[in-house]
Amino acid sequence: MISADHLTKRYGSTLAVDGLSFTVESGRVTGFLGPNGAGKSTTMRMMLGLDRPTGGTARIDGVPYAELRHPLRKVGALLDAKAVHGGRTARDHLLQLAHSNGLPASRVGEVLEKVGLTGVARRRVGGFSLGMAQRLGIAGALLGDPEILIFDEPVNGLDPEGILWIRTLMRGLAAEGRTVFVSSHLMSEMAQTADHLIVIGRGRLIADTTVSEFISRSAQRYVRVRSPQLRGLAALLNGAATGLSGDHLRVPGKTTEEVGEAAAAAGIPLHELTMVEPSLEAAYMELTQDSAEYTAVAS
Ligand SMILES: Nc1ncnc2c1ncn2[C@@H]1O[C@H](COP(=O)(O)OP(=O)(O)OP(=O)(O)O)[C@@H](O)[C@H]1O
Repeated sequence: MISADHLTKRYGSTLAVDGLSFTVESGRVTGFLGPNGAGKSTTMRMMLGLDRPTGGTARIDGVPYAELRHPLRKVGALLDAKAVHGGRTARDHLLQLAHSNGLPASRVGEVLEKVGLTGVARRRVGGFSLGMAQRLGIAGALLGDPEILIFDEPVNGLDPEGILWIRTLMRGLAAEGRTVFVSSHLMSEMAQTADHLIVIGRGRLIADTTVSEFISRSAQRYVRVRSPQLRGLAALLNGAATGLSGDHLRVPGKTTEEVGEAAAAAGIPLHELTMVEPSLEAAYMELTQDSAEYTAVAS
């Protein structure tokens, strides 16, 4: 489990992380979402002991990262895939990492196999594509067979095959009971990968919820209803601020049960009764629009 408790980071006049408190549970993929500059990377860096909090704490199974006895056996992380010595081969890079962390060299072959890099293990990392570098970074994260995995924007710049591979891998790691914490600024990607969402904006917590709960909170959800007696139905539901739109009514703030029962009680036949959910993107934009660091100004 990872926990943040009033976690705060200030850089000069910028409050990058502003009193964040949440926990990341094991056995599921938790998506860490927020617009650019929201404070995701800074939060992850503090979890990994790479940045010192200005206030509050980040803990791994109850202790600060710096106090872990065998950090790589507990937490594996992918922060910046390109931050690897380009002159080394993939295999040498992992051997070095294993050696300096007291891990058996036999793990190197295993993780190379797991990420599909066995065939290029003796090639220099400098010539790797972004997708290969991401795989190598993930191999490094898996080296210590850790219970907890932290991935910062792992699908950035990847092609659809690479994205699918990473998604499948993350889901598999969570299914094994591990804690998987993954950041992204892409809602649609997270919707397909994550079970749980932590959404931040301007360093503050906006939501700590499941994907479906996140959507249902959106004010853009409404009941779409068609009836041969549309005007009568509109009059009946007037209190619910209905909108007549073409051949149907839009009723925000009510469930399909409420609309259906009200119509039945008044003897009004219905030809359609549908809950229309906003797209995940729309719900996300709605919740984060005031918290983007740079918001387009309408001219
Ligand atoms: N080392 C630093 N010095 C000064 N300001 C920083 C530093 N690192 C981050 N910031 C600022 O802190 C804020 C949060 O940045 P951070 O990189 O954590 O956001 P993010 O959510 O990861 O964004 P992105 O999706 O663009 O990577 C931004 O305003 C950023 O400019």
